[in-house]
Formats: sequence, structure tokens, C-alpha cells
Amino acid sequence: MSTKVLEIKDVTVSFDGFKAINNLNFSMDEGELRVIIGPNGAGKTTFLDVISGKTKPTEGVAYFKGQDLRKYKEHEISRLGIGRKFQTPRVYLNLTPRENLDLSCNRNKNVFSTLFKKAPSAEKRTVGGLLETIGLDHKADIPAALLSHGEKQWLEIGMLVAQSPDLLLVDEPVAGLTDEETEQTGKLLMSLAESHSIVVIEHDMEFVRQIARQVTVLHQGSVLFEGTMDQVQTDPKVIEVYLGKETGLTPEQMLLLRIAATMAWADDNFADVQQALILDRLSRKFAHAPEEQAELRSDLQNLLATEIPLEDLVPQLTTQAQREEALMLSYEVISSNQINQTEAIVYQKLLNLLSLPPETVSRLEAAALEELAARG
Ligand SMILES: Nc1ncnc2c1ncn2[C@@H]1O[C@H](COP(=O)(O)OP(=O)(O)OP(=O)(O)O)[C@@H](O)[C@H]1O
Repeated sequence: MSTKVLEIKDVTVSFDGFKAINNLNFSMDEGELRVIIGPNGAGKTTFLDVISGKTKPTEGVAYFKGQDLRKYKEHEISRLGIGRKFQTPRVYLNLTPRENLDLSCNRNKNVFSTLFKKAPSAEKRTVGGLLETIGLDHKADIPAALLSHGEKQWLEIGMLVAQSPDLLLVDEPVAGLTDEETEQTGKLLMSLAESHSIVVIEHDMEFVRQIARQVTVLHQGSVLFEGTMDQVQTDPKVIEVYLGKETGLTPEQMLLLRIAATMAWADDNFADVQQALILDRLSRKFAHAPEEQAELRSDLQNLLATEIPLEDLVPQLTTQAQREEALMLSYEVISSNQINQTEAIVYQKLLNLLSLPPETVSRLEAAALEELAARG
């Protein structure tokens, strides 16, 4: 049986009567990498504050490996094995990455003894290993001030790991990073997840998709939804919260849109005409007013911006009618432009996954072309 590294039971945090965390229940297995997302003000930072002991619950209990965290002060919780990385890197800029890591490995020694005493070889190895893990071995001996923002983030992650925590709390690690740095950060966290439990708060959905197996969505201080990224991105409750309004879409409708958007992305170019088609279909089906359509269009453009593998989406279609609709809409989408080779390959994959009889496919393709012709 797996041990729970974290268990949060009926926790409420009130600030002058305002519930930043509202009767929250959450649990996480040892060794898990869990991403927490949620709109601004959802309570994500307060959630980390409760775990790290910065804020005490007004009601309820948080347990770390079965230990009631109410009994401990913030610094004691850190000694229990919970390390927290804040959004802004807190590294000593005038020291080198190696010296910063040395300091973290020797938390009980002061800055001067770390600088002037020779480190024992075991510690050196640890620091050397850490420098490699965080990809800074080639910059180990330059002042940290010269590192890029991303490199400073990795250094701080390394400094946390140097303290051998069991649970790492990481707040928005990729804010302000380049795409390449973001991807590197993802790789770093995934490699650390092999030996640590990790909670990451993040807004960047591409990044969340890169690293997350299980995502928890917070809203108004409670858990709104928990699931894989695919489930999160097709859940109407989550979409509503992110768009700030009702889309009126059911999970099935959202799934169809996602499949169509994935088809549209097949050639890495979600062309305007393809977007228009998907959104037209939407508005015809769900009768949004024209001004709402324009708004919905830009919202959905963001929302659908992440390509999800068809293998993950198609099996979620439960009825024949849904499979047929998915095929027809997808065919319409790719036929709205000249179908290129990449699209043809992805379309073939869709056909295989849908496994509809060939005569049904022909009928639906003809109907899709008629729809397109009718659109002009
Ligand atoms: N010390 C405090 N006193 C009063 N209100 C607070 C305090 N800390 C947080 N809040 C409020 O609690 C709510 C949740 O805040 P929190 O920072 O946890 O949200 P968040 O999900 O991290 O938001 P963001 O994504 O914007 O960082 C917000 O409405 C915030 O204004």
C-alpha cells in the first residue's frame, strides 16, 4: 500500500472571515509529482503556505507522512523534510553556484565557515553531483549574478535538493523563462521526481502538460477537479472557471472540439479558416450571440492551443454518434484548406482510432464536404 506523503483534511484558512482555503481535501502519494493549477486567487499560494507552516489552518488538519503539521513551526517543518522554492530565486548572487550549493549542504554552518573551510570530499561529490543534475557544472565557479533567470531557478532548486527534503514545494518555476529553459526545467523536475515527492504550482499549460501525470485544479479555495491533463482540459467546470463564464458545453462537446482542434494542429498551423469552422460549428450548435462568439473565439483559441494526442482523446468518445461527429467535424476542418501530407497522416490515424465501417466513413466525408460547400 502506498503511503500518503500529504493529506489535507477539511482545511479552511480564513483571513478576516474571507476563506482563501475553503474546506479543502487533498491527498498525494509518496513519490508523486502533482501539479496544482487554478485561476488567480484560487488559493494556490495559501495552500503551499499551509503545508510549509507559514500559515496555520483556521480549521482542519494537514498531515505530512502522517504527522500533524499543526504541532510544528515553519522552520521545524522544513527540518521534517519539506523544502519550498519560492517564485523569485533566493540565491546569493555574489557567490558561485558551487558556493551556494555548499552553503545549502551545510545549513548549520555559517557563510564564512563555508567559504573558508575546505569541504570534505563526500560533500564535494554531492555538490558536484547536484551541479550536474541542475545542468550548471560548466558554470559552477562564476558568480550567480551572471546566471540567466532560468539558471538561477535551477540553482535554487538544487539548493533545496541539497537539503535532502522528501517533499519539494515549487511555486511557478517557469514564470519568465524562455521556451528552452522551460523545457529544461520540466526535465529537471521529472528527474527529481524519481527520488522526491513534488508539488508544483504553475500557470503555463504547455509546461503542465510536459510534466504532469495528475493535476489538481483549485478554485475558490477548494478542489474543483482532479485528473490527467487531458481530462482537465476537456472538463467544462474547469473551462468555465478559466474562461470566467459559462460555455454551455458538455464534456462530450468539448471533446469533439479538442479532436477537431488537434486535427487542425496536425500541420502545426491552426489556420484562421479552421478556427472559424470549429467556432462556427460551436455557435450554430450552442446559439451564442455574435458578440459572444468573437469573445469565445479568442478564449477558445487559447484553450485549444495545446495539442493533445489523438490516442488520448478518441478513446474518451463513448457512443457511435460521437465518433461519427468527430470524424465529420475533423474532415471538415482539414478539408477547409488544401489537405497536406501531415494532415493526411494524422487523419488516417484518427480513422484507425475511430474504426468506423468504410461505408460510414465515405458517407460522413461526403456530408462534411457538403457542409463546407454550403458555407461557401
Ligand atoms: N494574508 C492575507 N490576508 C488577506 N487575504 C489574503 C491573504 N493571503 C491571501 N489572501 C487572499 O486569499 C485569496 C487566495 O490567495 P492566494 O495567493 O493563495 O491565491 P493564488 O491562487 O496563489 O493566486 P495567484 O495565482 O494570483 O498567485 C486571494 O483572494 C488573496 O487576496
